[in-house]
Amino acid sequence: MNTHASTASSTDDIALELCDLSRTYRLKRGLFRAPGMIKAVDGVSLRIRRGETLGLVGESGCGKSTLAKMLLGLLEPSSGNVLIHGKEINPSKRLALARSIQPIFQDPYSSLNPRRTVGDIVGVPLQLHKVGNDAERKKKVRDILDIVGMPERTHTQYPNQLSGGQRQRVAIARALVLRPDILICDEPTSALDVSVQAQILNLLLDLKAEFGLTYLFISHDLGVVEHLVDRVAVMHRGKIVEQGTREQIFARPEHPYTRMLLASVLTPEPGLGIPELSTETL
Ligand SMILES: Nc1ncnc2c1ncn2[C@@H]1O[C@H](COP(=O)(O)OP(=O)(O)OP(=O)(O)O)[C@@H](O)[C@H]1O
Repeated sequence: MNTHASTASSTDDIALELCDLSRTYRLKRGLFRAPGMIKAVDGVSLRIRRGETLGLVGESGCGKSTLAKMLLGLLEPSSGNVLIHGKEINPSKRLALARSIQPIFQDPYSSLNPRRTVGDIVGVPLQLHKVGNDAERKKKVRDILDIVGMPERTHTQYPNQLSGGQRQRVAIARALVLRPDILICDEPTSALDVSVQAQILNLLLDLKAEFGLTYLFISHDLGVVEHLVDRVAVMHRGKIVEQGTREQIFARPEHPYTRMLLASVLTPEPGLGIPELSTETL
């Protein structure tokens, strides 16, 4: 792996640490496939400092979602471990884990219960964790929905009455209502219209500043990553092939795969043939 010099950190202030994390899947026999094993995540070690945003980039199928699921305790690693604030996570204690780390996924629609109102959806984690009484929970729900920009009239609406951007705001409110300090954002804007993507990214930036959040921001879209992250880790075939600060990765990529990924977001200026970074998605 190429690790740019300044990225190494031995500070105690590490929010999330992945130590030699691997996950293998067993492949069943298919029409055109022999049975076998696939190493979706292969010996990944990463550290994210408190308050930092680390972008994890790589093409579809490189293992990003598998990695995210292990961090959230949704999938057991085949080997290696995950530490949150220095403590190893225990996937069998998912409820406790949810207090410190929460996901925001690509498609909020599939994760929002269609039969519940916005207010109920956001209140569920508070009920599960037995936080406060009814009135206190209602206030927390109202407050967080207000913070993410959902007007009061929407609190009694159902997911199918909302726009894509509003649904993602509800998913963000639900992720934040327990006040975790780490968010795993797995392609949180890739299902949204271009015009809405920027609004959600700005909201994530505002929330980070307001709550001092730590983000792992997973994306195949380097244009999005460049505007949001402090550091970048590049994943290829289950491994981290390069990591460094945003400037190092975007201005001085060292690994051929990183260069190839960057080249794929370069668009030629019409007539000049001079490449410039695409800002299409922002
Ligand atoms: N449950 C599973 N059983 C078998 N193979 C799997 C399973 N889940 C993922 N894989 C395989 O593991 C590899 C990594 O998949 P993963 O979904 O983690 O990648 P990804 O980078 O998140 O891709 P995408 O952005 O398309 O979701 C892929 O080859 C995928 O086909």
